[in-house]
Amino acid sequence: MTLKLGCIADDYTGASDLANTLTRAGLRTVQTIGVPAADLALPEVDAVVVSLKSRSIEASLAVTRSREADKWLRARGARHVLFKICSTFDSTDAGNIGPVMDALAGDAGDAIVLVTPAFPETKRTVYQGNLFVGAVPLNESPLKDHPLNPMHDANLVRVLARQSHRKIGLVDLATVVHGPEAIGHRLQELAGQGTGAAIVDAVFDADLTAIGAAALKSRVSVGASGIGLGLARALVEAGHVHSHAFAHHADAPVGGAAACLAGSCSQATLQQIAEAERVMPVLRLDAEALLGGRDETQRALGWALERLAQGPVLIASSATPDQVGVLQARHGREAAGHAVEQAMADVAEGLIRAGVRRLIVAGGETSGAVVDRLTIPGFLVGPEIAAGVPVLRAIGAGGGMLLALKSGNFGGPQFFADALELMR
Ligand SMILES: Nc1ncnc2c1ncn2[C@@H]1O[C@H](COP(=O)(O)OP(=O)(O)O)[C@@H](O)[C@H]1O
Ligand SMILES: O=C(O)[C@@H](O)C(=O)COP(=O)(O)O
Repeated sequence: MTLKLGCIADDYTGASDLANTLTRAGLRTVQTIGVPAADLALPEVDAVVVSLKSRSIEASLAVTRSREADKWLRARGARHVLFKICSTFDSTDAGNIGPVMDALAGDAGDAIVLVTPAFPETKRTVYQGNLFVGAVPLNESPLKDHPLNPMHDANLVRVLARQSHRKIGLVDLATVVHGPEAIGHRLQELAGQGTGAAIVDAVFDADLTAIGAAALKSRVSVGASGIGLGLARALVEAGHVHSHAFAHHADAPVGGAAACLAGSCSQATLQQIAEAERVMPVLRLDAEALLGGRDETQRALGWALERLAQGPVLIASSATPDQVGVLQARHGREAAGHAVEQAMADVAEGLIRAGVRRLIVAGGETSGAVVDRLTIPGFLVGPEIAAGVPVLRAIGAGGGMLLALKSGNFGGPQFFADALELMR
């Protein structure tokens, strides 16, 4: 297998979002969980997205794991590696975007790195280095209340400068609209002035097409699904990849019971849970009780087992920012988040034992904890449920299962019903 594109994603929902985008742009793509074991049979593909759970871990660990993934991808022929981050630039001042970018660019020998989280399909745009979520700057969006990495600054040149050893610059929209050569010239100019990474403005998909073509000239780039789209288009355009019509890997029905788990506390997920209450039984977990022992997870499993034969159920730990704040004040931000994630993984494990074969998980960190517990090594991409969220068919251990890993902010109000409709 000779890869045309290597990708390292800092969480599992982000990875499936990117795998979805690349697949739809014509690249045969597989999503792996971590660096694949030598005995995992991978299909012939153009791109591999290695999913890490490295967004909210200690920076040095995120660097080590990303470099291992980079080495694996390069050894399989990938000339360009995209470090996939969140379209809302989820991170803290301690990292992990800057430290991982610095390490990968250092290893690749790139003087300057192109960085853009723009993903216009989901209304993430960048102008003058400022990230907008819909009509509002990042710091006024619901991301200001994220449980693990609240975002309080929309100016990404500033945000990245706090995380990176490199000097950070800007390639503005007025340059981007002039195309790949103009972007390339500006990057060279910035590199000549000692700038080691540049936030690149993008508002429309056409901007990302130009950015992708410019990025392909270097060995590393950093961004969300939008730059993935640009890179895929550039690879097809340059004739490095024959555009492959999307194969519906997830078409064969798997049957079995279906369940949904929500650990995301985003505004979108809270609304989706409220809507789900109209069409399926919903159990809202007591997060304080979850931290107190296994009784609450046992209660959840007992509740689910009584209902699964009649149809899908939803179990949610999700809470409003005020409620999350209370739990975090008592237990600490990371400890609370980690304990809730592990409790959701316990519930997922119990559900699979009870015969669930179709599982929908809302939340990036939550999905990471669940998929790790189920020891699924990778996924093929199926039909798209909502922008950035495909149906996934597990490969290796867990084969024969369908999953959907929903990024907290993605999907329409009826997301859970929409997903179940496509996951037969
Ligand atoms: N009731 C709760 N109180 C505090 N933290 C919670 C609660 N429910 C979930 N969490 C934590 O909030 C975090 C949500 O992050 P994540 O799953 O990545 O969702 P998103 O995709 O919205 O970012 C996880 O660490 C999760 O365990
Ligand atoms: O780029 C995006 O917005 C997503 O792919 C993503 O990474 C979202 O992360 P979570 O909201 O933490 O799932």
